[in-house]
Amino acid sequence: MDVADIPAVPEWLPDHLRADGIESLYPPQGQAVEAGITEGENLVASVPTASGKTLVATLAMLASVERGGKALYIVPLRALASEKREEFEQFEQYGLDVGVSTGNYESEGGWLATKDVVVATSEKVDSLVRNDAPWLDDLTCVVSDEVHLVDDGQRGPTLEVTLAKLRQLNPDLQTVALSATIGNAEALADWLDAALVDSDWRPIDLKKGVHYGQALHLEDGSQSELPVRNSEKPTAAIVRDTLEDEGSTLVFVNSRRNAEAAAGRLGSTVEPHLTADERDRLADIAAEIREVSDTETSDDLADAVEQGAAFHHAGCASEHRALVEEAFRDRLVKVVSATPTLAAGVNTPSRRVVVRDWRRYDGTAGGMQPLSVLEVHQMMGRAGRPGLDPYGEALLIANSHDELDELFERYVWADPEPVESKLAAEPALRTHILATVASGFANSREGLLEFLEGTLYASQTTERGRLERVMDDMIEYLERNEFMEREPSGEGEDLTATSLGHTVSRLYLDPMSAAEIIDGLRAWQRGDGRARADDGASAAERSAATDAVAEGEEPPGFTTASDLADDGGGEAAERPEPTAMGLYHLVARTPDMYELYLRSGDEEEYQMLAFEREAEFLGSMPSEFDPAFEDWLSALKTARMLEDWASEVDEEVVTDRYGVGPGDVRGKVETAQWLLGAAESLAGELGLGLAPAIREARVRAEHGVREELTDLAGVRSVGRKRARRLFDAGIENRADLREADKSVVLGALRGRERTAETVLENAGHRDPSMDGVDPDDSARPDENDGGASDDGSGAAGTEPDDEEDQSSLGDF
Ligand SMILES: Nc1ncnc2c1ncn2[C@@H]1O[C@H](COP(=O)(O)OP(=O)(O)OP(=O)(O)O)[C@@H](O)[C@H]1O
Repeated sequence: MDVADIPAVPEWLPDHLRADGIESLYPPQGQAVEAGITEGENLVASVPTASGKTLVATLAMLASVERGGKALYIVPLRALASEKREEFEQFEQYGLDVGVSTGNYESEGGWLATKDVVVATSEKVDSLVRNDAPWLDDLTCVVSDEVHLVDDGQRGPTLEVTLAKLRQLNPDLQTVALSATIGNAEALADWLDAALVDSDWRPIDLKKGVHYGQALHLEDGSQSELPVRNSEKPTAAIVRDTLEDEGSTLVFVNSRRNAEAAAGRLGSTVEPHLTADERDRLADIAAEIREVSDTETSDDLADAVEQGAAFHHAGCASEHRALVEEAFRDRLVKVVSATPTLAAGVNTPSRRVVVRDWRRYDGTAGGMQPLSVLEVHQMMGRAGRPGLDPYGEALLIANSHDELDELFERYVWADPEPVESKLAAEPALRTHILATVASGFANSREGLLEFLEGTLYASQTTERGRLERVMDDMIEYLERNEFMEREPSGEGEDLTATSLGHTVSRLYLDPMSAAEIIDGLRAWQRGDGRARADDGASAAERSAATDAVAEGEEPPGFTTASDLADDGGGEAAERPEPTAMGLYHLVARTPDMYELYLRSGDEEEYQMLAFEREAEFLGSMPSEFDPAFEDWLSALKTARMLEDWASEVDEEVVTDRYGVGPGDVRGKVETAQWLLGAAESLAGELGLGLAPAIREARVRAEHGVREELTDLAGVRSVGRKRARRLFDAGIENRADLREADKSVVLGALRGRERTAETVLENAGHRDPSMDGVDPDDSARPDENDGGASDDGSGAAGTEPDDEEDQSSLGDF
């Protein structure tokens, strides 16, 4: 279809597309238009990676806006939100107003009301729904990118419920869902009452195959020589072979450590092929990478980049990842070894893709498990750069003839698995039932069932009873914890969220996290911790008592309104404040925080620490024989990492001590900040009087500094290192800074004129992080790529960070 023939789109669009090199639509795009995508029809497009899905969505959104409507584009990762915003900004010249909402600064995002197109993660949209953002009623088109992720056990239910809610809010809403090629695209189309474009068309041929011995075996039955030299690994041989043809290679491996090791090794394969000019440009990029942070990860990455190789994983800082992606697109970096995060949508095509590891460690399944066909096909789909390569090649590597056969059967010739809803799981339902009742989508048990009828789960299941059973268990759990009330009414049961339940829902907490936090705060308020610590009872005795309670009628986390009322008593003033460590531990043990793993030898170390610092913990410590003890110790490890960070321990020492990347530190800090903000709100709502101590711990974690430095570090563009330098130069707080002599500031900031000016200017502004948390601020970091909330794109498009701010991110 010629671009001039697309109906109902703005009249400037055909010329704009032509200027971009798009004269006619790709076949699946043409089918989407024929299915009425520009005329408000629902559509599911199940199309291979890099086959122009974004343009399908763009056509739907532009046509919808042209009719006076407003569109929402839901992405699975924050990093993708920034990428999509950049893509849509090209239309701002025609008056289209684009906003991105991923960050933690808005509540119901009132500023988004005037935007034509809003890009947001599914968690953010869920929280906007919970906060009753009025502009959601004006939506006319919603796009769900990578909708096959409804299959994800962790985050899928949020996307599923959010789409169901948006569609209930506005029954005329056009729904466009973009999916990878999956086994059951028609099930998604049925669920969304949508037409289906199910195609395996690609703009560039993709040849899949397996390397074995000295040859490539491709799916069309052809074989070509690809010799592996003595002492060379097959991956290096493939990279070398691709380079000789001036192509680049993307290598998928199964762990961060493997990604780093592979980049280090492959650098020596690439280096001899670089030109002098490339070496110079790579050296500049390496210098930028070193600037980002003072860590081993940063140095290792810079070393690899100097040789034309790089790694890319969720433990890298967002700035690192962005630099690597750009250098790879510019064809300066010739090989990137990546964990599967990179396959999840970021646009980095390459001539060849090597899926080196097709198994991944999975603790719950007890060892190495094969990747899904869908995942492997997504990675393979990155092969072939439109306009640059004649075709793409995607290869697995076999070490034996049997493995060669197995890989063909398992991946090359296999169809992707069907996508299945994961909604009927306790954590998902506990959270979404409360949110659904609190935000008025249902007010009875029957209403909830009806709402759940609109989900993919209901359209897929043959076992209706299961959802109902889990739902009833969760209603009971929420009632027991005083988040919800139920009352018989006629044949059924009315459900209402309590005031506490409303708060928990708006704060975006898993109700179980809220119960854990409330319980810990109450225990502290009652003096449980110290009483135990003072009474000389052994840890084993205390744990036995805890076990007895746990085995009784009331589960841990049980909180009644009368208990809470008792806690508001006047004795609070005599009680010591909880320590930052105690509070970090409290939030680290909630299900909303991914804990750090205990490595061998850690258990003993943290057990010692637990006993040494026992008086600081909020709530009881499980016995050493309790299976929950190990989790409790993992939370202690996370808490100590946060404590180190908030005590200005050097970043390099922190990453080294806990065996994590700088991105992980940042992810944990953001999650802790969010959970402590929530704890502060809960303490306030329950009259527990602990809010100031929680706020202090939060602000210290946020800025990574001692208490004396929080005021200074809270000044925009100052950050951790600069706060310390200013403090050492005698400027102790914001007031001092406002009065300070510019030459002193300049001296402390090592003569950086622009930085000093920006810092002085910012000293006059209010510091939002010192304010109490607005209960409406429900934003949470999106732990959405394997625990990495480190893409740094928070609030992109809302408050564009200036250059100075960017550089202060280097503190992470
Ligand atoms: N009809 C077309 N003609 C020529 N180029 C096109 C056409 N449609 C899209 N493209 C180009 O193809 C490239 C890949 O498209 P796009 O990124 O939209 O694919 P995608 O399917 O959304 O990828 P992903 O699987 O990563 O989400 C882009 O550079 C885009 O500009």
